[in-house]
Amino acid sequence: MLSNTSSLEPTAPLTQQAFKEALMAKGQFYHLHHPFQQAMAKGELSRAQLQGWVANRFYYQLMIPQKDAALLANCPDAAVRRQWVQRLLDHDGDQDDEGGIEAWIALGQAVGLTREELVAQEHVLPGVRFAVDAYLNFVRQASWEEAAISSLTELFAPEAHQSRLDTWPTHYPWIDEQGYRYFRKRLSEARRDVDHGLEIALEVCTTAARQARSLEILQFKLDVLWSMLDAMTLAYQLDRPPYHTVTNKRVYHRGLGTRSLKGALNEA
Ligand SMILES: O=C(O)c1cc(C(=O)O)c2c(n1)C(=O)C(=O)c1cc(C(=O)O)[nH]c1-2
Repeated sequence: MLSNTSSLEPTAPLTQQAFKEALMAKGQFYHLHHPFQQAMAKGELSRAQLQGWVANRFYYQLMIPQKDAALLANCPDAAVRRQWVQRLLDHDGDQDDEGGIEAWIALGQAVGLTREELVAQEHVLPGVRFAVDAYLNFVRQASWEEAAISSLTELFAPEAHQSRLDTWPTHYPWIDEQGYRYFRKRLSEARRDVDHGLEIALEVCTTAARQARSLEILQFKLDVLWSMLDAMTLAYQLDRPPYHTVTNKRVYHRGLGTRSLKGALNEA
């Protein structure tokens, strides 16, 4: 029954300040609070578990610039593109900067992985791949504004990077100092990115419906990050990697992206 007409009246939007606070409140679900990252910060991870995290997170690092390129492709506003393109360079590098992907490889080497095994993606668990791909596919299909909002988990990332810089040298003294380049680099980059991302969110989300949608998008992104760590927990903490009942070999696929398809076709 639609007798209660008040339910048909549009809800008033939150003020900009209240909306910003609602976005910030989502920080309670950030992956910093996942048991895997909590164990990491307490120094409870073994070398193999830490290597597993670095190797799996590398897939996220690889997809971030592809995700940003997809956003750029969907954005008709040159002024936004001019600012956003910096994110691509942050990860891919340019003449003056090695870039985040290269810095993450240095982190991998600092924890005892080789460049080759990182690049081959041989450790990337299917659950991690699916979660990261869901993010990339969302951005490909969403409007550029929605895509920008999905990057807002970065609001909470500097705390995660800082926590690693603060706790790892004490707990994991065997990690080479060169490994910390990535986290240091991201501290300032992430702060700049969220200023821009927030600016877009506040400008676009002027109705209650848009604000509600944004909070859903942010939750989706939090789910991506949390699910990645769930997959790592199963594999590295609970010793239940995929197919563990059948084999102790890594039989899972290495990604069915177009690049590997082209590679396979070229070989034929
Ligand atoms: O280590 C972390 O906890 C963490 C989290 C996130 C995030 O919240 O998505 C990013 C990063 N790091 C990061 O380094 C990074 O470059 C980055 C880009 C993005 C994005 O969604 O565009 N998130 C993140």
